[in-house]
Amino acid sequence: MYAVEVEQLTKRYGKGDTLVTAIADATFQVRPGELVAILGPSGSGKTTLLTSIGLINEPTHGKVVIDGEKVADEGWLPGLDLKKLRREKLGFIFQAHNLIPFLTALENVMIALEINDLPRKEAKARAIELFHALNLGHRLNSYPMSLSGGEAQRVAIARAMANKPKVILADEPTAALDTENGKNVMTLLKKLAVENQSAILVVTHDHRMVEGFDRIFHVSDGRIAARLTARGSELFSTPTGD
Ligand SMILES: Nc1ncnc2c1ncn2[C@@H]1O[C@H](COP(=O)(O)OP(=O)(O)OP(=O)(O)O)[C@@H](O)[C@H]1O
Repeated sequence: MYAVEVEQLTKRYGKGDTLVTAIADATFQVRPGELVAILGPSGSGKTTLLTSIGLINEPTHGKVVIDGEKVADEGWLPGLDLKKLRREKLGFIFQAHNLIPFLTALENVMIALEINDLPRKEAKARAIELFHALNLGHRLNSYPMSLSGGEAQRVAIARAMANKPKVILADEPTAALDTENGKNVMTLLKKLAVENQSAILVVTHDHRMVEGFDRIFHVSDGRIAARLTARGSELFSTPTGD
């Protein structure tokens, strides 16, 4: 089964003279554990693509299927609990880490688990495990304002990964970091995604950050051209099992 399936996805904003087609007729599938980088100039539609898959921005046309569950077909399917689906199936990482300032780093991650009804003790154990995987074992009890940019972004990754989501959507997660920290954060993000078999779609402006991805989506005026990398060629030579 695919993690994400998109068929003839179109998103328009405005009407008449102000009509903008931000995504035009996109069709693609992303597998569990696949790493996709989304590149393209400013205004080309990258964020719109992420938010349409992320159950935030209602598609104008076309279908979106997340982890086998159809969520949009000419608009959201009626009766869906979008918030619940977002919590259970998706993880988000943004340019600014958006951590809650009055909770410790550990509590910021635990809250994502407790919202999904995981008992506190288990939430703590899972959060601590993630902190160790992200080389943050020494920062459990620190508050966000005392963390470096790279550390805060790794806590944001831990929070996004906490529920082992099928899909991680990241919008410029390394934009506020220097090159070395950016590379470290991206490496850890990819490693965890592969371990958890979460598909990741990462918007980036930085061509240096796309190393080690399976596919690159080049977005231009709302149109997507997908290119397989060497790593992706290996992945795609194996059957999906469906
Ligand atoms: N809420 C909105 N209302 C109207 N137009 C919008 C809205 N959001 C985006 N757009 C337009 O849709 C197009 C695609 O925008 P989008 O933000 O998806 O591009 P982007 O590639 O993410 O850009 P950037 O790299 O600058 O963040 C642009 O022309 C933008 O002006």
